Amino acid sequence: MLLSVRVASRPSLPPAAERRRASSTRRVVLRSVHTTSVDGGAASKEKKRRPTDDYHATVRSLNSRGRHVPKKSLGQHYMLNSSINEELSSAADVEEGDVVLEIGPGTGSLTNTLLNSGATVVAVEKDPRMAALIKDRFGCTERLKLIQEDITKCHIVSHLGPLLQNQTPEGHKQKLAKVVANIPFNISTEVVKLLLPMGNTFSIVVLLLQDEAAARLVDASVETPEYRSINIFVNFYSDPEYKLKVGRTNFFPQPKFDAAIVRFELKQISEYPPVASPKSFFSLVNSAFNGKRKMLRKSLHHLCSPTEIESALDSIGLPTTSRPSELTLDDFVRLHNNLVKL
Ligand SMILES: C[S@@+](CC[C@H](N)C(=O)[O-])C[C@H]1O[C@@H](n2cnc3c(N)ncnc32)[C@H](O)[C@@H]1O
Repeated sequence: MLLSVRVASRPSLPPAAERRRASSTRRVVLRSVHTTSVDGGAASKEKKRRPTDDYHATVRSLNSRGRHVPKKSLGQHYMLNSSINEELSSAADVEEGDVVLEIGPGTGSLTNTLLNSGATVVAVEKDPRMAALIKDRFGCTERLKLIQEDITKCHIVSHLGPLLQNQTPEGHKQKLAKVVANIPFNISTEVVKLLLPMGNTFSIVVLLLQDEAAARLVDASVETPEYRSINIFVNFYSDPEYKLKVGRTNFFPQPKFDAAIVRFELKQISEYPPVASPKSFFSLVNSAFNGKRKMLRKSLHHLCSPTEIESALDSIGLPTTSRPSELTLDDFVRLHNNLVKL
């Protein structure tokens, strides 16, 4: 079932009277979160749970240090509804002692929820103004590591590695981190491609994505117009699940599209489909989908001769006239493995 949580729309930073009206028209489903204690020595110092952010807190944050006009180029649509932050956190089963990567903390409303859940948060923020805001807000919090960087250029593992080692009792298998983030829509494909192959670092990735893109990533299946190479990629590296639709009125400023929470449970390397090299596998898949309507014997002719492709298709029980949109992940794996034997 899809749930939509709605709040009144806000085209721009509103005057106080309008803000009051907005908050009274909001329909908010609040869940209780139990968190208090934190890691090791820091625990006793940080027992207090911070109040969750609401519409007012977000607008107040943006107005602090002068007015922060949200930047379109950075996809800055801030969350106004703390219940959505709770949904994001619980979709990743965040619990005390977890190490969580948050991409784009912005005003810190989701950061706050994650810290309240007892997690240690590594927050990567590209905008120096928002990084400064986070520093002001959580300055003395030991469980927050703020990195002012572009996530697409960030060496994530070097920041998370030492924290994961600290969280893992000696003699135990190293605990994996999680990702929970409300990311800019314009970098979502890049972020998905960056994170999903990181099954040796992350166990669960929960992202707030544009709703249509979320549905395409999770639901697109063979022989539908939405079926693309990214679906093969997503299913190769993870088990994706569409969790919850989030109406656009939950953000400030309001984006043009609704959003959705998607959970990706990452596969461990040993669980990947058996291909000799993921690089050569995805090179084949991408070439196949570049000529989406073409038969594979044509679109893959730069890799093998049409006769070799026809015979590989035939030997795995597929018609020699197959097109990429007719092949499942498993079919592509068998086709690839058959062709690399040649
Ligand atoms: C959609 S807003 C979400 C803000 C906040 N997490 C919230 O839920 O209100 C996206 C955030 O990502 C930051 N951002 C944009 N591009 C980024 C990048 N390449 N790397 C890291 N942060 C980025 C923006 O500055 C902004 O703070």
